[in-house]
Amino acid sequence: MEHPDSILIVDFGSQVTQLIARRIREAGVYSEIAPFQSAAEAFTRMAPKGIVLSGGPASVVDEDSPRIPQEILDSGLPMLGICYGQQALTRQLGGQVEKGAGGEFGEAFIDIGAPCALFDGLWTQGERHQVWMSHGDHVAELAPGFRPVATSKGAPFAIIADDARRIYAMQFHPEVVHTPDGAKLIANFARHVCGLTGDWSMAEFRAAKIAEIRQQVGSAKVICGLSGGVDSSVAALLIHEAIGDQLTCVFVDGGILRQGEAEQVVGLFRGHYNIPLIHVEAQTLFMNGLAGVTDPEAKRKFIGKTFIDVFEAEAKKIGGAEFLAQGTLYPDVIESVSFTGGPSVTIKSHHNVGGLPERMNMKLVEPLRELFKDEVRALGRELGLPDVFVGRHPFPGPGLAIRIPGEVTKERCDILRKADAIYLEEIRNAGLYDAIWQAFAVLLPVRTVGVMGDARTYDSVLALRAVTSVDGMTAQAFSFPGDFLPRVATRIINEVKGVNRVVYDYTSKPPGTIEWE
Ligand SMILES: Nc1ncnc2c1ncn2[C@@H]1O[C@H](COP(=O)(O)OP(=O)(O)OP(=O)(O)O)[C@@H](O)[C@H]1O
Ligand SMILES: O=c1[nH]c(=O)c2[nH+]cn([C@@H]3O[C@H](COP(=O)(O)O)[C@@H](O)[C@H]3O)c2[nH]1
Ligand SMILES: NC(=O)CC[C@H](N)C(=O)O
Ligand SMILES: [Mg+2]
Repeated sequence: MEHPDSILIVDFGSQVTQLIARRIREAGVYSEIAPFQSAAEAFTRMAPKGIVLSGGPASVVDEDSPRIPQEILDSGLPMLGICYGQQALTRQLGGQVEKGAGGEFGEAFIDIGAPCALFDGLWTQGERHQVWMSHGDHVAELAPGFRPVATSKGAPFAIIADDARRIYAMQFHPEVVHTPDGAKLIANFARHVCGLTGDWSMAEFRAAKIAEIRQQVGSAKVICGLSGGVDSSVAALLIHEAIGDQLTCVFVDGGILRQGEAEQVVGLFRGHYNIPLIHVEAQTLFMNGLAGVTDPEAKRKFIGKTFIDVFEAEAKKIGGAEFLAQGTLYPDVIESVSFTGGPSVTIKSHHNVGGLPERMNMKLVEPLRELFKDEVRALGRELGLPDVFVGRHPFPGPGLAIRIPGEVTKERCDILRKADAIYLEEIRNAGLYDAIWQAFAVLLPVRTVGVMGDARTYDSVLALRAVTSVDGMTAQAFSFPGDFLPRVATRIINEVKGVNRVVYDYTSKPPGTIEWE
């Protein structure tokens, strides 16, 4: 998206790069991440007012390690180097980086030895502050023009500055919450060093996106995959505002939805909006295709492809559509894409990104591609989307299929639907729905022995999951009040035939992911 005041983040493959984008946006400044290989292109397209260089797993001392593109280095723009970013700046500008020896991992303390533009209203000389470090290498000799600002045990140059060129760099990670003042350091860079006013808002995003959609689509027709989830509902409203009746929404029921979901979504949407909505019953198509498929990526790829097949068939029926709109978000993009030859790995193919077939007849319209979940909710409120949509827990496109490890059958979907409905009903009754980010049940391909009414049972295990999160990128298991889980377990085992044992999943993300597949 074009924005006159933006900051470009050059990604060297750090696990926490997306947090840099969040911190900058929280400071009211628009930012985007580009992998170092394509950063030069992004730089030309965005015309940013400042650059942040991320951390990364490589060592700048190694010959073939990632480099800052020359045009960015020569741009004269303010720059903030973080960890690997600091080391790359130092090396490319003529200083020395030393490999290994003296690494720091986790909590560390820095001593402030000199004033710095990043400290406005924050830190002063002589103070000691807590930061979070994760490095093996360190800057050993400053590049010409730089002065030392702060030191730590393992990093003699924990913060360095070249005031004339407006380049600042640090060995620690200001973007993580374990650096308590980190968000303020980043905000100071964005506002005071880059001179940006911090006026980026959802109202502005909405107006800019509407203009962009109009320009992209022209007078062509658009089909929007609508799931009733927050993302596609917001995408549909935004596109409708931009192009009106050129938009048709398509809701697909592949038999992998939750109990009552189709009726609920279609009813709610038709009740609130005057946007044409096609309800496609594609249960047989999906169930036949999923028969015998057990590999999680294979399930995701099949579902991604089949969604597109359905969208294309529906487009034909309305006389053709040139564009397909989806509610794809930034985390979908980040987690599905691995940089070619780069250090980041594909975790799972989100059905709407990595799960897309290679050849598509329709072009994509994805107005939310740069946003995080909580930002989409804010945009939804801005667009007047009712709370029943804005507050809904996320539900993945591949649905119950990725909550049934092993083969997906209609029978197993039915069992899971019943158990999941009881779990969610109890959560709502206990007033916990809004305190939880996402809750669901998983039907395991494991059978265990039980005893019911003096008879032996040999049935499936069901796992319950509930997490808290801000944006789905990291998550923690939700702690239910003492008697809640035993009550739900009893109800499920009594009421759902096929389940005789219930367990609770305490795994956080990372190291787990939210879904099981
Ligand atoms: N049942 C469905 N019918 C049509 N399109 C769907 C369906 N499920 C998913 N999609 C498409 O895939 C996109 C990504 O799904 P995703 O679950 O990430 O978003 P969402 O359902 O809109 O929101 P949420 O994350 O809150 O569930 C959706 O925005 C939508 O375009
Ligand atoms: O639309 C989607 N298509 C997918 O293929 C998909 N996979 C995971 N998710 C949702 O993304 C969030 C993070 O999930 P994970 O920790 O399991 O990756 C959670 O909210 C998941 O439910 C998906 N959403
Ligand atoms: N977190 C980082 O960016 C680490 C940079 C480099 N790999 C080091 O170990 O020092
Ligand atoms: Mg969804």
